[in-house]
Amino acid sequence: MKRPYDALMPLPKAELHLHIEGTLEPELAFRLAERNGVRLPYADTEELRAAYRFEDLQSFLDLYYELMAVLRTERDFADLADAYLARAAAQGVRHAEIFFDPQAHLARGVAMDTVVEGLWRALGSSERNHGVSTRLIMCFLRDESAESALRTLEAARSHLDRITGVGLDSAEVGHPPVKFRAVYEAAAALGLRRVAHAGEEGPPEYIAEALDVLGAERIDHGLRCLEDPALVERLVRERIPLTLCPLSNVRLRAVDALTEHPLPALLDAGLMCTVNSDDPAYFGGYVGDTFDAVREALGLTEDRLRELARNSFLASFLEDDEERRGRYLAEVDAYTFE
Ligand SMILES: Nc1ncnc2[nH]cnc12
Ligand SMILES: [Zn+2]
Repeated sequence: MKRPYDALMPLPKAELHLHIEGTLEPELAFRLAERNGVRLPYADTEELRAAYRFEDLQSFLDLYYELMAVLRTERDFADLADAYLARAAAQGVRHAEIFFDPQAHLARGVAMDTVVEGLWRALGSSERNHGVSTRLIMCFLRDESAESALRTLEAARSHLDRITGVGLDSAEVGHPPVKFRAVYEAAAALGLRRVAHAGEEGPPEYIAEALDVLGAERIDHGLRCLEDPALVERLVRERIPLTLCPLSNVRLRAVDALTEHPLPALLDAGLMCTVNSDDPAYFGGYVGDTFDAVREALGLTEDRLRELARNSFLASFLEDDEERRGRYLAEVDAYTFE
């Protein structure tokens, strides 16, 4: 008999909520710092890891943006994404829809071209090298202005063959979705898919607004929908997927403990839940680790775990490759935890 952890890892999964900059492990951060002559204000990886004690989303974001200073060249972005894809593949990920934060790089003088082409070096060969199909989702930083988001979309115009959709992330409270109406309208007109973080720290109203004003097709996090039963009913009725990130919620104190995570309640309510890692280098686990952690903390059955894996493919943007989606789903249905 395999250990439950080992029995779970090959379960085919899609990862739909993953910030590539959040996969920057301390070891790689120091390697890139040295390669690029960037000084980090930490003596070593141990001291850096010791800084990973977060009070809330903002305290995490401060460190997340600080460490990005080491990412400078195409090769850096390629190395970052390739390291993630290798780790994800080892945890059963077969398809990954990957967020990136161009404004955080443009602000440091790193060109859109460097970021997208660097990431693409890894994503474009991911199927061959890792057996993982990929999509790229460009996120706007919601604590930056609406004009900055529009300029960022414009800067991405010549890269839209690489970019499947747009998202909205960073500090949520005080930056409601409506602020980004114009850029989401422009993105939709360009044929881009639309997702948005909402209801992580922000109120349930932001979730409804992301659907109504931005046309979001998935809600990233969406945890706080539980505070509004009518909203839950709507999300169920419209089959809006939630990309939940339980380890992130614990580390950023959106929930007190993993054993208290509302995932079972959300599933019982009939919501289309998926489980994801968000920023795995910072929150203590990649997506397979996350599946295992919720299995153990919440006592999820094998049927529930298969349901989460199925949902991840159903909620993915694989409409342009239904044959592939069908194959992944058949593999999930046939999966035995032995
Ligand atoms: N969990 C999260 N919420 C909002 N913005 C983020 N950027 C990276 N991780 C994030
Ligand atoms: Zn996120």
